[in-house]
Order: sequence, then C-alpha cells, then structure tokens
Amino acid sequence: MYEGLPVSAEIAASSVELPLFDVIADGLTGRGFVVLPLALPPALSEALLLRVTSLGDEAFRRAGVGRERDFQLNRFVRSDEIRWLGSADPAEAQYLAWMEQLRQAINRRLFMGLFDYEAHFARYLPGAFYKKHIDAFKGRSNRVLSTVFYLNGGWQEADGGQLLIYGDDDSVVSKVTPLMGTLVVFLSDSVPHEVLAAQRTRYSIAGWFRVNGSINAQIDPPR
Ligand SMILES: O=C(O)CCC(=O)C(=O)O
Ligand SMILES: [Fe+2]
Repeated sequence: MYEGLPVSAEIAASSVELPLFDVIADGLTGRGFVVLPLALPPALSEALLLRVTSLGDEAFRRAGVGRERDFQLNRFVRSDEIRWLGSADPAEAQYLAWMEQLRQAINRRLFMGLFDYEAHFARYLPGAFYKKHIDAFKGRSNRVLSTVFYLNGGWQEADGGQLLIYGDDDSVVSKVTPLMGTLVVFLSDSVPHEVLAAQRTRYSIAGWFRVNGSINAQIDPPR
C-alpha cells in the first residue's frame, strides 16, 4: 500500500491485463510507435507532477548524450535536465510498477525479451530542446523500447515543446503535444524524433526497456 495516493490509483501486481497493452503492441508492430492520451490513472499522473515539481534545482542534472561527456557539445543537441526515478518515492514506484506490467505484456505479445526498465524525469526550462535523434544504435545499446510520459496540464500549441516523430523519408509523421497523461511508446533504434524548444517549463518521464546481455563487455551504456 502506498501512502498519499487514492486506492484507485494503485497498480496491483495481479491487475487484469489492460486493453491498452493490446493497442500498444499493435502500434509497435504496425508503425513502430504509438501515442496514447490518458494512458495512466489520472491520480498517478497528478502524483508524478507533484513529485517532479517538488524537487529542487539541485535534484536535476544536465542530460548527456550517449557516451559523450562533453557537455559543451551536448548543449547543441539537448538542453533538458534529468533526475532518475527510484522506488523510494511512492509515485515513482507506482510508475515503475505500471511499466513492469507493460514490460510483461509486451513480452507476452511480441516476444521482445525485455529484461528491465530505467526512467528519468526530464525538465525542459523555457528554451530547452532535444534535436532530432534516435535513442539507440542497433547492436550498441541494450535499449530497445522507448517510453515518454508527459506531465503538463493545459499545454497549448504556443507553448512549443512538441515531440516530432519522423518517418523513413524524413517527413514528420506525428506531432505530439506533451499533455498530462499522454504516453508515447516507440522502437528505440528505428524511430527518429525531436523535441521542439519549450516556451514554458515542460515535464516528462523518459524511459527505456532494455534487453539483457553485454555489448563490448559492457552490460549497460552509462547513464
Ligand atoms: O520528451 C520527449 O518528448 C522526448 C525525449 C527524448 O527523446 C529522450 O529523452 O530521448
Ligand atoms: Fe529520445
């Protein structure tokens, strides 16, 4: 039992399979990505927003790119700040529990062999962006499935910060408003995407399901 959240927001370990998981699996098989409004229990989304907004500046650090440690260079690529989720906080724990359900559901449906999941809050202050990229290069990362969950109430077009998803021919196939409750799931190594500059502070949770196994004797890419 988690404190501070209504019982309805709890994700029981034995909860029945959500139809949503079918939608996600079908979307991944079809286009390689899926966008779902109001994917998680609203009370959980609110608790996560409360959590991320209660964290002080010192809780965040500037995000890096891959193995790059050159933060000057990275600033041209991305300018968000991050904080990793853990199970000590009840809202974070519930989010991770929901993702564990999704992990198992995807494995049952698509046999992807997803092994674990890692996720961080991201804070994009006004002006922050993340240039076009993919989250993983085939054979060089354990990350295979990406998730992004948004925590912004009343987000308007003029607030910027949209997620652009690109198709094979470099055209934008989806423009996602980072609105509270929306979840995006996509294949990490084949879906280029970009975050347009936010005009007001934008909160999200980015996460990755990973497969097990070492790459160049390294189990996981460094955080
Ligand atoms: O916040 C988003 O919309 C996407 C973030 C992203 O692409 C990433 O963290 O890799
Ligand atoms: Fe990304």
